[in-house]
Amino acid sequence: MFVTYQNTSHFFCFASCPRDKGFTTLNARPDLTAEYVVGIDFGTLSGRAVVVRVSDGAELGSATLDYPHGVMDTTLAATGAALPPEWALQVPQDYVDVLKSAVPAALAAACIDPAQVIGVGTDFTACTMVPTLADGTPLNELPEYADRPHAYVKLWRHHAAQPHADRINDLAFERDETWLPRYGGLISSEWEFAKGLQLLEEDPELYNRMEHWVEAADWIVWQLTGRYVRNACTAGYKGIFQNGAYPTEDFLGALNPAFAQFANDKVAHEIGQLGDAAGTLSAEAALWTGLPEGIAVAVGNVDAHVTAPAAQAVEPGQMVAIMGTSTCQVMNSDQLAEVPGMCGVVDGGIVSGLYGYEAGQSGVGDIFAWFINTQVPPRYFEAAEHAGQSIHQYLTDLAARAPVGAHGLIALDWHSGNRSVLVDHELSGLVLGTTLTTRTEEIYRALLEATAFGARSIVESFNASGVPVTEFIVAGGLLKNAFLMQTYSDILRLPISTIASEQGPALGAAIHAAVAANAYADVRAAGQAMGKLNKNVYTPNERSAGVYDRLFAEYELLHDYFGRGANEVMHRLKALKREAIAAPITGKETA
Ligand SMILES: Nc1ncnc2c1ncn2[C@@H]1O[C@H](COP(=O)(O)OP(=O)(O)O)[C@@H](O)[C@H]1O
Ligand SMILES: O=C(CO)[C@@H](O)[C@@H](O)COP(=O)(O)O
Repeated sequence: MFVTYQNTSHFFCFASCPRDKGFTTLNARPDLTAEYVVGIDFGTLSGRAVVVRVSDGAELGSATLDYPHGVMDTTLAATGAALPPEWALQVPQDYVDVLKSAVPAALAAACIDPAQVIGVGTDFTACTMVPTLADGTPLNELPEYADRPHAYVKLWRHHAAQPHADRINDLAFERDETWLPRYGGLISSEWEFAKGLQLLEEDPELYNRMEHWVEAADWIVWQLTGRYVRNACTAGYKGIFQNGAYPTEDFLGALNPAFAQFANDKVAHEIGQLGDAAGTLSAEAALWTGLPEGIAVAVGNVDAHVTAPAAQAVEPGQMVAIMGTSTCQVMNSDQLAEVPGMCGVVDGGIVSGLYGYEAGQSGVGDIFAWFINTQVPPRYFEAAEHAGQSIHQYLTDLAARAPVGAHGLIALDWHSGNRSVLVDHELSGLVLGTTLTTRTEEIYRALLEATAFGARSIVESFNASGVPVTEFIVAGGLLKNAFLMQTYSDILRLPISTIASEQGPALGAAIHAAVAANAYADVRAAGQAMGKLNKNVYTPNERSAGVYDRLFAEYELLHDYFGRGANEVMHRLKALKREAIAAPITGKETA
């Protein structure tokens, strides 16, 4: 279990601070009267805990735990059995391990007295689904189901339910379901209902044994408090809860008679509002975390939406892009509109009183990780190590040396499918223009640029739908890549502001904890006091932007050609891949 610490405080550490861990003590006396909150961000690859001062959002200490089982997308760890294409699973115990390790470590790094902590807030990737018994026990923890893939957590980027999403969308369009426009006209295979329908039809025994189909954002709050409370954010964006209702029994039964009661029996449950307390920290969770039993625990939230107040970006037109493994774009508006291909719009989905819009790109950092892990020759890793740089930064610096367009390449950022604006996870990646002299760093740069072109497609969809984007703010792990940020500014032709925190989502969770602990009246007020933003850190370079406009025109042609039906080759390739894997031809067959 690998936990990394960061002591960001300038406080004199008392005996409680484990000097043997190598923490340096600095001559500044701790504020013994201050109140603190803890924010815990459950990302795709790791969980991060941050200790935050209630009065001003100062971050005193943080710690990260990489999930021991990571993302299971090729084999099931418990058995070694191969998983089909497009699967992505996780082990829920990994999330509890974050509570048991990263939280105590963050408290130690902050050198505060845990008794000064008044609340804890969490945020999670979504839609990450946990099938549970009535008491919240995940099905994979039952010995009889440990070898069943459907018993495990389906991570947000589990894309094997695309055929189920297609059926949901076709039927909803045919029946003119009123909720469909709230999702840009298409429900994603990544969301609750497509995944639930896949579970029913591929493992009905598990489906029938399951009592609750729980967002991980709510499951972790359940572990902290002993109470199951659904959060209003995922209920709306991922659970098709609109105007106080889920899709009807009649609609669900038309998909599959056995699915008619899915919303009533497996999904529906008490819904808590963002910033409210879901409950208080249980005695067991207090032992895990080192936090005081009985402190407020905020209703769960999503890693993207929770970040908007942390960036002081909750006003209409301020689009916050949480850029990590994926990118989520979230933005408030006082207008309710249908934005083609958005992920969803929820009244109060980000902060109360405004319509919260979400769009997204399922693959961003994931695409760069795929390239690093499979396409980069060893000499680049050796050179990066010699230069004392991460491979990402080394490749970025190499790529940045060339003028815009010098690589002669264009790429489609669909290696993890397309979440917005096409909502199709049967699409796949593409790099066009390679020659015998194309270099590794040139392809890396084309992939960086492709994700920015994808973001521009989303921004232009909002602008064209009467929900204009007036400011672009970046949070998440990718903001550390300055060249990537400048590229986004050039391609979007917008200034890029950045959240002044390396743990934006965790800071957002901490803000919600402060509201749940009644330190602030609401999330807006808490964000104003505790959030942090660096305005207009990057501004467009006109010369680069002009060349990028020409590349974006090519991107749009490829986007529509491969993504809107002119050529279904990407769908055919994935179908062929599934057939080949299902009935492998080894060449040893007898005539
Ligand atoms: N300097 C970098 N440039 C580009 N991509 C990076 C860089 N550093 C990390 N990444 C990518 O960012 C992703 C991790 O993002 P992060 O926000 O830390 O995690 P999460 O998505 O779990 O919240 C990984 O996919 C990794 O490949
Ligand atoms: O889909 C959402 C939010 O709606 C994200 O949780 C999901 O894309 C995962 O985000 P990360 O890339 O892990 O930060």
